[in-house]
Amino acid sequence: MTDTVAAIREAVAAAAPEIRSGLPGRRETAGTENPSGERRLAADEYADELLEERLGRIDGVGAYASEEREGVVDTGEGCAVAVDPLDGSSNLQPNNVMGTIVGVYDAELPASGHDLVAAGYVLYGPITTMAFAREGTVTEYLIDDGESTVLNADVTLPADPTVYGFGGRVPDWPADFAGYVDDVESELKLRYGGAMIGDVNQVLTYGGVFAYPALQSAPEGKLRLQFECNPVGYVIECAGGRSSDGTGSVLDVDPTSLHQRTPVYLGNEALIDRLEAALD
Ligand SMILES: O=P(O)(O)OC[C@H]1O[C@](O)(COP(=O)(O)O)[C@@H](O)[C@@H]1O
Ligand SMILES: [Mg+2]
Ligand SMILES: [Mg+2]
Repeated sequence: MTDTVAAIREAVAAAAPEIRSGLPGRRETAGTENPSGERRLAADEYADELLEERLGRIDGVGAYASEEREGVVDTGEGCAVAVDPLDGSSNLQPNNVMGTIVGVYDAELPASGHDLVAAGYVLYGPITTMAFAREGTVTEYLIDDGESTVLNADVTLPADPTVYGFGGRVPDWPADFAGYVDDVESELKLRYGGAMIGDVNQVLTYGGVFAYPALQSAPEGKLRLQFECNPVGYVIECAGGRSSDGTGSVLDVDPTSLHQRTPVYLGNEALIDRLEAALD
């Protein structure tokens, strides 16, 4: 498993510059919808196909699933990888940040967050970086010129948090969540860019809280458990923070279907504790 996890990390890092360089010509819609009913861009399809090919051929990877396809692809014997090939792809038109998320589950999908053996993400910002968590440690890499270089071998959330970013329209926030926002916005600075990975990486860097909350119109929120919430929750927990679905760790959420959504709250422990108390 150790070698398989290393091979998965290396394959995602190796695919990142290709995904990035494939973006300029793929900003138009593909004319299709993903299983969550969202419009796909040509770039979403491109990144999904590239990652299926690269991850599916690794010895020890037995299943590939992604936000962009209905079912699980059988790729042999071994662990299951669940991928959000391009996170925040609506940021491609305005040329803003995006990411790629990967979760490595030692179980059949849909799986519990407790079945994750590793998870990580690539951030396509002004530079390309990767955060990868395994065995309780998060490592940050710079991906440049086809090479991964370790920037920080033990990433932890800063103790003194400074930023927050919350998704969903403000009038759609439930009253208890809106009350929590009133509370934290007097202490923290708003940083919201509309790509989970960009917003979460600010929290990982500066400390704070990210949420895509339960909405009045969508009690399950927007983000997907297998492809987004579990893997990113795992990274944040390995970095010393907390994840929550509003009641407890997002890793505790019962997996019921591949594309299920869940509210998600991520960040410094004290801020998530306060959030859960506010939602009680
Ligand atoms: O546009 P909104 O409602 O703020 O939603 C933004 C959220 O949706 C997402 O873009 C969904 O991810 P995808 O782009 O992978 O579908 C998240 O990255 C982000 O946190
Ligand atoms: Mg996403
Ligand atoms: Mg996506």
